[in-house]
Amino acid sequence: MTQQTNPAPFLAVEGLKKSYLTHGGLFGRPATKKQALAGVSFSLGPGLYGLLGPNGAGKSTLINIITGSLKADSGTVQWCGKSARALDIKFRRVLGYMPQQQGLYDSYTGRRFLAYMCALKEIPSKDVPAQVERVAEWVNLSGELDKRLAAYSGGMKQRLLLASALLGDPKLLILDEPTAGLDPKERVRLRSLLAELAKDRIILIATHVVSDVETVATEILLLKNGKLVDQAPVSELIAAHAPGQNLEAVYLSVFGEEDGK
Ligand SMILES: Nc1ncnc2c1ncn2[C@@H]1O[C@H](COP(=O)(O)OP(=O)(O)OP(=O)(O)O)[C@@H](O)[C@H]1O
Repeated sequence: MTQQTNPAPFLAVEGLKKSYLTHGGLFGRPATKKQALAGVSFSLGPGLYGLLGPNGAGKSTLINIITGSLKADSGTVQWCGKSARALDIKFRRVLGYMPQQQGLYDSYTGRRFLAYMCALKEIPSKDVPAQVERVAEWVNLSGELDKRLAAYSGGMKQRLLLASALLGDPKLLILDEPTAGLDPKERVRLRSLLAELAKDRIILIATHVVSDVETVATEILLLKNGKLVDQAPVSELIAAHAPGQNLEAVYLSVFGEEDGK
């Protein structure tokens, strides 16, 4: 009999397409469609990945489809060889997601907020106190957990949202602009934490801030007008698109003044 082992985390996206109806055909005018994703395919193993693209490139659409909050017109998302949709709650348990913006209840303390998020993630109540302490330690908020969120700075709120995404030890972590509002010291700290966490999980970071991913990314995915134009380690992208320069120069060379909106 073959022995069962835990497979390495593996995310495969195949042929994702998504269009939005932009005008509703009012007064007999035909509805127009905006294609946000035009057939996107890639696969990711353990590591840290930067998803770079200008405004309107399709990053949020792609993330929303992977996290299951938006349905693709066609294409598939697979986790370790199985359809994410079919896995349903099993997939949601391996997924940690930090959205760009999220309302926080100012009257909650950090501890209460994280306990509430544990309940939403159906983490058994006996595990909640230890989970809360662990993720708070990761983001350097252990000493602030009993303060009300009204007293948190923007950077502390951002770190709390990251802590919340880390509850349940997800093997797939998706972060949308995670360093927004962080000061330079916090950015550096977050970068090294994510690099450490990426050793045995997949971390996908959508960002405009090239320096957030330049030194720590396993690979960068470049998204332009709903199409994946390249996926490669930083050094290969530099060699291909901006020899002798840096990732910022790659970004400018590939996207120029592009704004897909
Ligand atoms: N709900 C919607 N209805 C109509 N069009 C939409 C909708 N959401 C996104 N779009 C359009 O789809 C395209 C991709 O948008 P998306 O938000 O995925 O890009 P993005 O790369 O995340 O941009 P940003 O960096 O500004 O967040 C854009 O042209 C956008 O205007």
